[in-house]
Parts: sequence; C-alpha cells; structure tokens
Amino acid sequence: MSFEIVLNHTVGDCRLSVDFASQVPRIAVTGPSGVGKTTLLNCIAGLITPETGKIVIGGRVLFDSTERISIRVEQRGAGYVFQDARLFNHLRVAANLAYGERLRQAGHSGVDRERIIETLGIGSLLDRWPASLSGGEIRRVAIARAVFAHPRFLLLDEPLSSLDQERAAEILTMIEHLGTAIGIPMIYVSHQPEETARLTDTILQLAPR
Ligand SMILES: Nc1ncnc2c1ncn2[C@@H]1O[C@H](COP(=O)(O)OP(=O)(O)OP(=O)(O)O)[C@@H](O)[C@H]1O
Repeated sequence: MSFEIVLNHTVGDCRLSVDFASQVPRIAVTGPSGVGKTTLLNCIAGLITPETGKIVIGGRVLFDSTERISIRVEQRGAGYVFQDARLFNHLRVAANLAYGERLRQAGHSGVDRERIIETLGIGSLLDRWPASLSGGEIRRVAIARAVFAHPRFLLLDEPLSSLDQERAAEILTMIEHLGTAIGIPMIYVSHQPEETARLTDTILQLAPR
C-alpha cells in the first residue's frame, strides 16, 4: 500500500498544509487538538474538497486539483470510523453491520463476516440496540461496520478516545489484528504516541500554522 497526500485547505482559522508520502500499510496522524486531523480524513474520504492537492492511495488517484480529478465519496473505498462512531440508533447491531455490507462496491467479494465479528468480539451483541451498548462496544461495532463494507482502506479517527485504559488496550489489539490478519491498510488518528507506536512507525505529524 502506498499513500501520497499533498494538500492545502483552510477551514475556519485552521490552515492545513500536508506534503506526505509513504509505502507502508499503516500510517498514523498526530498533532494537537484543532490542528486539522479530522479535516484531513474528511479530505481523503471525499467529504471535503481540498482547495488544492493530490491524494493517491494504493496507486489510485482519489483527488488531483491540477488534473481536476475528484472521485466520488462512494467510489473512494474508504471505511470511515468516525470519532463519535455514528451508529444508527434505530437499527440493532446486526442491521448496522448489514448497512455496512450494503455499501460494498459491486464486484467486490464479501468479507469474512464471522472472522471480523470474532476478531472484534461482538458476536453476543448482534441483537442489541446501540443505546444499550457501552462506549467500547460501540467503537467495536463501528469498526466492524466499516470493515463490512470491504473498504480499500480504513480511516480511524481517535477510535479509542474516552475509553478506559484496559478497554482501549483490548480494542487496539483487535485493530492490530484487523491490520495484520485481514490486511486492511489504515490511516489512524490519535493523540497517544503509545497507541500509534503499536500500529506503525510512520507518523504524519500535523503542526499548527
Ligand atoms: N465547518 C467549520 N467551520 C469553521 N471551522 C471549522 C469547521 N470545521 C472545522 N473547523 C475548525 O478547523 C480546525 C480543525 O478541526 P479538526 O476537527 O480537523 O481538528 P482535529 O485536529 O481533528 O481536532 P481534535 O483533535 O480536537 O479532534 C478547528 O479549529 C475547527 O474548529
């Protein structure tokens, strides 16, 4: 997997300027609160159009302002785990996962559902409503839902924030397994150096400008 992310974008008072390239399967994005980490993920996912730049992931050009290329959100192949998880509260866990599967692009084979459910330890939660889940359970279901869409790569926005240390460590191990056993490339946003170090040595450090 390769990542080439070059972009300039201003949102509010935040001027995001990135020039990064790497050939590793997992990268981490760090930097102080408000520096633009979520904005960067939104640009990669296609939810925000950067003012200028070029985004190439796994050899696929997702965005190139010079060439006027901007692949549509649903064709980018991003599995996005939002900072606030965003489960559908009116759907049970199983239906949330099925929604993820429906996002799968035509032509892609399905993922190994059982393996993902087992890796993330959510087998006993399938009949539950999101409102009855703990914070850690919500994160695990949100990650599974993103993976069920068979993404080309995962965007994880601080997936362990506000979890206690023990729960965070447990889910981090599950995320590591997804990366290695199931082989999904990742861009992982976190403030915590000890978290990112478990996943990758390649860090995209954003600094205020
Ligand atoms: N729609 C918007 N209008 C104005 N300012 C915005 C908008 N969206 C984001 N911002 C600002 O852009 C900056 C970057 O926000 P972003 O959420 O990308 O930061 P972050 O690094 O992910 O922060 P955190 O670590 O706190 O989640 C912040 O100052 C934020 O207030």
